[in-house]
Amino acid sequence: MADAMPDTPSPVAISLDRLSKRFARGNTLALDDVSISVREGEVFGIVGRSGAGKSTLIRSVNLLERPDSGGVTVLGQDLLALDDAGLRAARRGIGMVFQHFNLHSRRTVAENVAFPLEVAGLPAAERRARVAEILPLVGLEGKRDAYPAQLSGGQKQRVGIARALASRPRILLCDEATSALDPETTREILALIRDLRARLDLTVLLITHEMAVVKAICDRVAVMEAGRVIEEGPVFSVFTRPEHPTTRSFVAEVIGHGVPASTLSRLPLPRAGEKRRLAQVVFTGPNSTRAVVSEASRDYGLDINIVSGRVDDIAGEPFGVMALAAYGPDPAIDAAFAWMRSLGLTVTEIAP
Ligand SMILES: Nc1ncnc2c1ncn2[C@@H]1O[C@H](COP(=O)(O)OP(=O)(O)OP(=O)(O)O)[C@@H](O)[C@H]1O
Repeated sequence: MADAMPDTPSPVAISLDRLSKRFARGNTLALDDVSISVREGEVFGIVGRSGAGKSTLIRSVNLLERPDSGGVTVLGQDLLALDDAGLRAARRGIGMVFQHFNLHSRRTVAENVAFPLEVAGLPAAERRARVAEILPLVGLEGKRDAYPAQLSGGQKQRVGIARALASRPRILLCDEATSALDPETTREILALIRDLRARLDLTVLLITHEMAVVKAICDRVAVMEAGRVIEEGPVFSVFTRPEHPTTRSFVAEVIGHGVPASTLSRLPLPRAGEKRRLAQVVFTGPNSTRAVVSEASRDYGLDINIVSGRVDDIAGEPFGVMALAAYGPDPAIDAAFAWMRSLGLTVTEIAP
C-alpha cells in the first residue's frame, strides 16, 4: 500500500464554524465565535481551565448543546439542518465517552455496551455479536456479566468506551474521559484510545483541563479561555513555542519551569555591577545546548550556569528543556538571549 503524501491533509471530519452560545442563566457567553476543524484520523485536544467553554463546545458536536449561531458539520453533514430522525441517525456515528462513565448500575457490562444498539432497535442476536466483538477490543473479555460496582475505574471507563463504539461510529468524543482516574490508569486509557483510533479509523476530539493528556495523546490542540480559542496548532509546536500566556502556564505544568528555591539558594550571587538572570531554554532543532551555552558565554562575555536540563519527547519528537542562570551586564545578557532566539531556541526568562 502506498503511503499517503505526508503533506496532504486528510479531509475535515468535524467543522465547528463560528459557534456562539449564551446561557440565559447567569447570562454567560460560554462560546464566543469559536471555530475548529478536526481532520479525519486526528486526535484533537481542547484544553482549558474550568469554565472556559470546553464542555459546551464538545457537546455542540452532537448537538447535545445547540449553538445560538454558527455551523456544525460532521463528516460532511450539516447537523443543524437535520430533523429529529436525521439527527438520531447522525448521532449514531458520533460516540461519546464521559468523565463519570454514566453506566447503568443495574445492567451488566454486556447490557451497558448493548444499550445504544437496543435504543437503535438492533435485534438481540446482532447486539450480542457486536458486544462479543467489541469487549476484547477494550480488554474486557471475561467481564461481560460483571456489574459496574464490581469493576475498577479503569474498567468502567473501558465499558464507557465500548458503549461509545458499539454503533461503529467514525467520531469519538471524549469529555474529560480520564479526569476521574489515577495517573497509571489514565495512561492505560489514553493508550487504549490512541490504539483504537488507529485500529478503527476513528477521529477523536477530546476535552481536558490537563496538558499532560494533550501531550500523551493529541496530534493538535486548541487552548480555550473565556469561551474563545486563544491558541491552536500541532502539539509539538504549541509545547515548544507557546505564544499566549495562558498556554505558557499550561505547558509549564508539564515541562516545568522555574527553579526550585533550594537550587536557587545554591547558585552563586552576581558580582557587583552584574546581574543574574534565569531563563528556560527549549531547543528542538539541531543546535546542541551545550555548544550554544559555551558559545554564548564566550562571545558575550557571560558566565552561564546550567541549572537543570532534560530531554523530553512530544508526539514522537525529542526536545530539550534547560534552565540556566546567566551572569553579566544586562545588555550582554539581552544580546546573548537574542542570539539564542535567532538560532530557533525558545528563551523564556523566569522570575528568580
Ligand atoms: N446549562 C448551563 N446553564 C448556564 N450556564 C452554563 C450551563 N452550562 C455551562 N454554563 C456556563 O458556561 C461557561 C462554560 O461552561 P463549560 O462547562 O462549557 O466550561 P468547561 O470549560 O467545560 O468547564 P468545566 O470543566 O468546569 O465544565 C461556564 O461559565 C458555565 O458556568
